[in-house]
Amino acid sequence: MTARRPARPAPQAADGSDPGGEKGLPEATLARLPVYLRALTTLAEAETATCSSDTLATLTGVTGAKVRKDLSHLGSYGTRGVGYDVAYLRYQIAREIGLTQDWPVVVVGIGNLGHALAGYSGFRSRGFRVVALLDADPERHGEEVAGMRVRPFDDLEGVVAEQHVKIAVIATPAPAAQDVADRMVAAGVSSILNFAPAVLSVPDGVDVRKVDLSTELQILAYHEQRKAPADRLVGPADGVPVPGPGDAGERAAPHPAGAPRREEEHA
Ligand SMILES: NC(=O)c1ccc[n+]([C@@H]2O[C@H](COP(=O)([O-])OP(=O)(O)OC[C@H]3O[C@@H](n4cnc5c(N)ncnc54)[C@H](O)[C@@H]3O)[C@@H](O)[C@H]2O)c1
Repeated sequence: MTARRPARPAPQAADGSDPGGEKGLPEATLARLPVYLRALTTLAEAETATCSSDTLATLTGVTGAKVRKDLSHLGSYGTRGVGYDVAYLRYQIAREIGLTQDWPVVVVGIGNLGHALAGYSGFRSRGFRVVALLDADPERHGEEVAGMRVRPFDDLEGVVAEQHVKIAVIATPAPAAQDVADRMVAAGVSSILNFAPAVLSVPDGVDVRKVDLSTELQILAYHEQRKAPADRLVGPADGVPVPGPGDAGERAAPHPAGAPRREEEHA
């Protein structure tokens, strides 16, 4: 086990902040490169040789100005009247985000999510090769998932050393995530994709990206709420505190007087 040490909070926000600024590209640009790459792959599959920044903007939902600015960070400016060479731009982006090399990846926690991740073909097609599925539960050991046997978590150090693993995925319950991260880091992993709803502490030099689908849904809910006409505004989810006059935030009654009800409850 690694000793717990004072650690900086991990740069794990996917919010466009720039924790990796010293490494070159702005983080927000970096986050959009895979989106451009996907659009360019679609264009290449349709045998489109060149594309304008506006086409790329339409395909990715980004403004044309932002596309041009992002690509200028790669030294790619396109040709006036012609646009960008699709094949070359794909190569440039793939090289920039390290996809021209093969990345061995370990997944830890082979429950519901781990099964889905292990079977996700998009990893391999983007240069990520899952080399081991590890779990602490002996009942899972030996189970075949996506053509691989689930192995004991204690194999972590051996796998990381043998396969030169730098990137690992945590899909364990939240209470286990910090210990799993500590073991990964001690073994030599320096990038962690964390699906567990836990904030990880890691030493300098280790990057953590946190994936949280609930947060993404909450952001969509916020935008939906702003789109909705006033008469369709929904009430709070059950259990969400509703502060009232002289009330610092008690648990909400299911339908406080005057509060709009949720749409589905009219059905
Ligand atoms: N980020 C997201 O959007 C998202 C979506 C779904 C689930 N999750 C999270 O992903 C995690 C996994 O969810 P799930 O539904 O697959 O859970 P699960 O209970 O089905 O699977 C968890 C697995 O982790 C293993 N495990 C527990 N402690 C371990 C340890 N110390 N070392 C190695 N393996 C260990 C368990 O044996 C189990 O197989 C949870 O934290 C959940 O909250 C996140």
